[in-house]
Amino acid sequence: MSLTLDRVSLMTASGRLMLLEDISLRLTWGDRLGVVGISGAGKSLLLRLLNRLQDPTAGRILWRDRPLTEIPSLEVRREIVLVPQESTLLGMTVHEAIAYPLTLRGVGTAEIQHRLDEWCDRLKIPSDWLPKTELQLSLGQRQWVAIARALATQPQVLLLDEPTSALDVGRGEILINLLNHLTEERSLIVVMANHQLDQVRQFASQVLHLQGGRRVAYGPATDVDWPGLHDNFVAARQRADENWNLNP
Ligand SMILES: Nc1ncnc2c1ncn2[C@@H]1O[C@H](COP(=O)(O)OP(=O)(O)OP(=O)(O)O)[C@@H](O)[C@H]1O
Repeated sequence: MSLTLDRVSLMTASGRLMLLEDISLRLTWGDRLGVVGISGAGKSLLLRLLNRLQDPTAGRILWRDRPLTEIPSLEVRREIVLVPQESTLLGMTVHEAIAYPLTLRGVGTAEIQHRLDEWCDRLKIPSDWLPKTELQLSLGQRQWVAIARALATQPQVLLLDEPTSALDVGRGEILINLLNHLTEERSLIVVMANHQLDQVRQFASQVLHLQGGRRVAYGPATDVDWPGLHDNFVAARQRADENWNLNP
C-alpha cells in the first residue's frame, strides 16, 4: 500500500509559470513526511494535488498503485483527508462538525458517539466546546477541531497544512506525539507541511524540502542536517524579503 509521486509537475493555467517541478517520492504505511520550505515554496499546492483538489499537469500520482486521476474525487477524499491551513466548521457546532462527515459516510449513531468521545478525549477537547460554533472559537481552537474531525473519519492518509501555526506550544506537542503514536498504531500515512523545523524534527520519518516549487532534498529525517536546513531557511527568507522590497 503506497502513495507515490512520479515526476509530478504543476503549471499555472496560462502555462507560463511552473509551480511545482518534477517531484518524486514514495510513502508507505507508517510514514510521516514533513514538507518544509519557506512561504511560497509549494507546500500547500503539493497537499492539494494529493487530495485531488488539483491534478498535476505532468507526471502521475499513484494511490495503492492506481493513478489518482482514475479514482473518483469523492473516493480519494474519503481515504486521503486534507486539513487545510484555515479550516471552517461551515456554520456547524463543534459536535455537528465532527459528526457530519461520519454521517455522510454512513456511520451509525452509536459509532459516531464513540468516535466523538474517542477523539475529544485523545485531543483533549473539553465538552464545553461541543455546542460552540466557529465564531465562538479562536483560530487555533478551530484548527484543533478540524484535526479531530479529520481523524474521526479514520483516514488512510492524513494531510495537514501548517496544523500548528495557530496553536500554542503545548497543543503542538500533543499533536506531534499523537501523530507519531497513530502511525505506529494503525495503517496511516501522515504528510505535514510545517514551517517550524523543531516540530518537523520531532515528527518526520522523511523530509521533503521544497524551494520555488523544486525538490531541494528528500530522504530519511535521520539524514537531515537540521542546523544547515535552518541556516538555509534564514538565507532563503532574507532573499525573499529583499525581492519583496525590490518589487513591492
Ligand atoms: N492558482 C495559482 N496560480 C498561480 N500561482 C499560484 C497558484 N496557487 C499558488 N500559486 C503560487 O504558487 C506558490 C506556492 O504556493 P503555496 O501556497 O503552495 O506555498 P506554501 O509553501 O504553502 O506557502 P505558505 O507557507 O505561505 O503557506 C506561491 O508563489 C503562490 O503564489
